[in-house]
Amino acid sequence: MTVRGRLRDVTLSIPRGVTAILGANGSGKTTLLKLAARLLKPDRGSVEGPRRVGAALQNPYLGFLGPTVAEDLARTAGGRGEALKLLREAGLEYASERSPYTLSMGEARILSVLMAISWGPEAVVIDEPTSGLDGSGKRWLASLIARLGVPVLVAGHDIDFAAAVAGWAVILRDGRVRVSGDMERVLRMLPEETGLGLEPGPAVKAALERGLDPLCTARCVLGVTR
Ligand SMILES: Nc1ncnc2c1ncn2[C@@H]1O[C@H](COP(=O)(O)OP(=O)(O)OP(=O)(O)O)[C@@H](O)[C@H]1O
Repeated sequence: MTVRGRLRDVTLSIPRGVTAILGANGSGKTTLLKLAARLLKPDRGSVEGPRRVGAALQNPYLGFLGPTVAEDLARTAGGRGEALKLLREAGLEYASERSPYTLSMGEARILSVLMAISWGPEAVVIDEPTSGLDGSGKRWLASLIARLGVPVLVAGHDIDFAAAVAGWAVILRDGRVRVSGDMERVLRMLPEETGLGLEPGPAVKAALERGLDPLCTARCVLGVTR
């Protein structure tokens, strides 16, 4: 499929499980996620697959209506009780009666992910999942993604996070798919593929340099169990 000026002749079949969409700035990751979430139509080609897709987009604040965090989440979670339970599990209950626009970036990211997953979607897309999240936020999100049980697309440049959560990786460059394959194979070729504008994160880099398993290392760092 093609989206003029943004994605060119992309043919992609996304497997079950978690897939990481990786690439440098402007490579087309957000465009691909929006197509998968049916928020954008291709100029040419088609998107097949789940229609009920939960989306946590790059700017979390754009998905909020307010007036409070709990009310926003209650809209997608099907009620205030369920919303408060989700906020408690995510460690965000203290902010439940505040305006969502007062949340820090990390808190807003957590709320937007909760809103994306809480209405029973058939698939979920998360753009820049770790942007604004500290170490404990990343661990919470990695373990949540591992338990979701529906196909998930995560897009960004955080290779360590992608390695911990995803079994399959797609690398975009200038709106085209340059690499797609199982995560371990993609990670092992990253150090040589300097033209892709991506560098392994510290955990994956250290593992590759020491001859260790990069997936296991990234999962250990984020406490993801499989
Ligand atoms: N609405 C739009 N109209 C025209 N061009 C757009 C539009 N949205 C994005 N683009 C362009 O399409 C290309 C891909 O954008 P996209 O947001 O998908 O990239 P990305 O890989 O998510 O980048 P980043 O890592 O910076 O978020 C970029 O060159 C961008 O400037």
